[in-house]
Amino acid sequence: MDRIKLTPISAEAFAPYGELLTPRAAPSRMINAGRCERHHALAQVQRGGGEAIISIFRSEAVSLPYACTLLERHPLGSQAFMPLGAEPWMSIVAPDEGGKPGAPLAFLVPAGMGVNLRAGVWHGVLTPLDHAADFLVVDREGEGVNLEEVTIAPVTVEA
Ligand SMILES: NC(=O)N[C@@H](O)C(=O)O
Ligand code: NI
Repeated sequence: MDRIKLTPISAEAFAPYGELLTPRAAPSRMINAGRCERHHALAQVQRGGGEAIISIFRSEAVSLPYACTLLERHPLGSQAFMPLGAEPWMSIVAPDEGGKPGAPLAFLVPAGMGVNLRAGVWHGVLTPLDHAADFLVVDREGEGVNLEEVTIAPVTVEA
């Protein structure tokens, strides 16, 4: 069974898969009479002719070591996850290799940070760590099949 390490996420390491949803070093602009920083357009919603929708995922947790056996992708739209609580969580992604997922990577996402997965990016399902958690999710609703799932040989994520 393949084993991979949970590694701290960075914008650079995650760039092939999507964007980090976290304030930038400096705001794009100040709004509301200077009382509010706008960190503008951290990511774009890809909706492939459908509608962008906002949901809440109330997810059970997983613990390490975690055996990932399923990867999925949404070919028609992006999917953004923003934690509503204050716990770190895990995002598993994988490169595409000829229409199938390659070797997964497991990223530790710090508390209060979200990610946007670009359309077509292979990923594991939502994985809060050790404690159930709520996430705001922005993704796509509309015509067409927007969920492709692949069962993989177990890849165990270790601390
Ligand atoms: N299927 C679903 O809505 N959730 C997954 O897309 C996921 O990424 O968690
Ligand atoms: Ni998904």
